Amino acid sequence: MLITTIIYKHKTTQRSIFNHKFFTRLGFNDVLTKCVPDEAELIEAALLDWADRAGLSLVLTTGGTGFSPRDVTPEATKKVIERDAPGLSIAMITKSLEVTPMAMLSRLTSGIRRSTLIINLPGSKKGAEECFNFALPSLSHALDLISDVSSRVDHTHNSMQVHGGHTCGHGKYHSTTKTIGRTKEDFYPVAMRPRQSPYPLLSVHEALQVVMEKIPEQQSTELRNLEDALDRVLGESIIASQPFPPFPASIKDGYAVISSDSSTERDVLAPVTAGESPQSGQCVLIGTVARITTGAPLPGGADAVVMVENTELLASSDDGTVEKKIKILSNVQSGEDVRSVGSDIAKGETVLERGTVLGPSELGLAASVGMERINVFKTPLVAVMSTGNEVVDPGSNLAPGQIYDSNRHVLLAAVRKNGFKGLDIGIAPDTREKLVEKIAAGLEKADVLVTSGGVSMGEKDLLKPVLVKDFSANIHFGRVFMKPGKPTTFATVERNGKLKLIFALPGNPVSSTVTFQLFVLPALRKLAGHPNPSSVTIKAQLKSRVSLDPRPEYQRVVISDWSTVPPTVESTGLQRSSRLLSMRGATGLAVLPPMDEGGKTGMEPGEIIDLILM
Ligand SMILES: Nc1nc2c(c(=O)[nH]1)N[C@H]1C(S)=C(S)[C@@H](COP(=O)(O)OP(=O)(O)OC[C@H]3O[C@@H](n4cnc5c(N)ncnc54)[C@H](O)[C@@H]3O)O[C@H]1N2
Ligand code: MOO
Ligand SMILES: [Mg+2]
Repeated sequence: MLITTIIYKHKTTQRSIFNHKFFTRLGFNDVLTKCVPDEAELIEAALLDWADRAGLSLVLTTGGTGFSPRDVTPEATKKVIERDAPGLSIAMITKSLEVTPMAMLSRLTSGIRRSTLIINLPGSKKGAEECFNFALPSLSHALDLISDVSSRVDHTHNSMQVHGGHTCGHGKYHSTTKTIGRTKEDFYPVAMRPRQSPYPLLSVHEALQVVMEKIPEQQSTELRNLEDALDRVLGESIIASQPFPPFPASIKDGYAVISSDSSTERDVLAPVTAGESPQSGQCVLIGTVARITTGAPLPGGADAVVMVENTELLASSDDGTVEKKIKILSNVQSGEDVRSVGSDIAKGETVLERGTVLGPSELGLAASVGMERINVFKTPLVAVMSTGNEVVDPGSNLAPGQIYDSNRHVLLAAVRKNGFKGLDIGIAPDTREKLVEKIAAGLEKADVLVTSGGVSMGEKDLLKPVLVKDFSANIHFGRVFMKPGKPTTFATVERNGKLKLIFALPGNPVSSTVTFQLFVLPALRKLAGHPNPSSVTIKAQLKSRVSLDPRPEYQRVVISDWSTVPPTVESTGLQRSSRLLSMRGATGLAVLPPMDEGGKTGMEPGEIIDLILM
């Protein structure tokens, strides 16, 4: 892509920012400059030449935009452009007004001629630089639209779809040569980074909603043996194909009897024990009973069972080993101590609904209706990666400036503890090349990629630009109004025909742990088919006063007293996002409102808060 600057009158401007090196660093592959006298015809001719003959993508003019009679650049520009682009001029003038009221005397004009974007900038070095910076965040997308690069346009639109329509803001410039291994200056020079994050601040609720909406309702299932299905979620309802019990069964050890039989003495027939079927043709008749054990099938003729404790032995065999006659001591009701066919589980009854979490009893139920293998939702594979030049594996010697990587261990353990599969993809230093390599490896295998670090405003915080530029990822949000965890980022990317989720969590150890709990876990649960993927929240009361932060805060607490209603929670101490000790032993996250709500600066002992259980 070629860019042109018409340097009008002021050579100093050219020396400041409009030089070849500056634009090639932004990814433009050539730059032309020209000085034109302040004659409207000459300016118009130069614009036409570069737009129509040379087919340049972007023409910037500097100077000639004020009120003096010789300021004719806007007039020349208006003659050339086919379509007005007033938004660019309005943005530049509005933002300039914050710097100087003189900006109201600016007549900057912007517009499109065929596939060329023409933008007027002021003549002063400072003004031109400032205005160019104001236009910069939208420039890449504007050029994509003008040149109809549909894939990039779609991508940017997707990135903008979250609340407020901000662009990804990293000034994504077209580059024909791939530059690898540099810092954020790959994306834009550090001096030109946005001084405010271009990502809108979403509330935790909004951000969670965005995450959950991206996860399809239907997940794939797989067949598992019962012993491999613990804690999985059932993918298909289980219906009893047989009644249970399949035969009328005794509930007691005793005698199968006819309830209406009033004989005082009964002859004892051959026994029926569990696991046997009654001897063929054996039938209980008036004046007889059959010995029976718990769980054994009731012999024909009998309609009730009398437990052995309610009988008296009247006669036994000559050697005294076999019962011959008994007397029944209790009143007997029909059906007493008998489980009728299907009385525990009827044939055709749904014993387990799709979406049931399979605990021990649920697995037992599946077994009781004869299932050997059952359909369960697949468990997502979660790749976990740390980023940062400073982080090294525990066990290595620390060089100056280095620290041990704790995030990867927390996150992998949290993934596995909650029943999901974790894939350790190690540490990526803060270079574009290494990040691309590791992220690609993670996305290749895993359904979900969780990274920590590199998502805030620093020059080495490369995650967002790498995701956008190298993976065409859609960043759905890049900031959340919460403490800790403000730069939490969520993106999706298509890989091998599947939608992969990317959670780029903040590097501070507490921030990544808390945001994993709030955003990643519910997402993983939904992916694994859980019907209620949200975290469990209960009410609790504060033991001590807490100060409120301007952001809603998720304070780590322990339940110090279960006997109060609701239970009482106590802070785990200093809540700084780097202090992992504040997570030690924490039973939950106390959700504290932001400070400015109702002018409150703190909450008092006994006040009620929501507590997210961990
Ligand atoms: N100018 C601004 N600076 C910062 C902002 C801001 O809004 N404007 N936000 C702050 C907040 S809030 C957070 S949280 C952090 C998030 O930073 P990053 O996600 O970019 O993470 P890093 O810069 O890479 O690291 C931050 C911190 O965490 C340590 N870290 C990183 N990885 C690990 C690991 N695997 N194990 C242990 N510790 C780790 C790292 O050494 C840093 O100390 O940004 C603020 N800045
Ligand atoms: O939000 Mo950051 O996570 O405060 O430290
Ligand atoms: Mg950072």
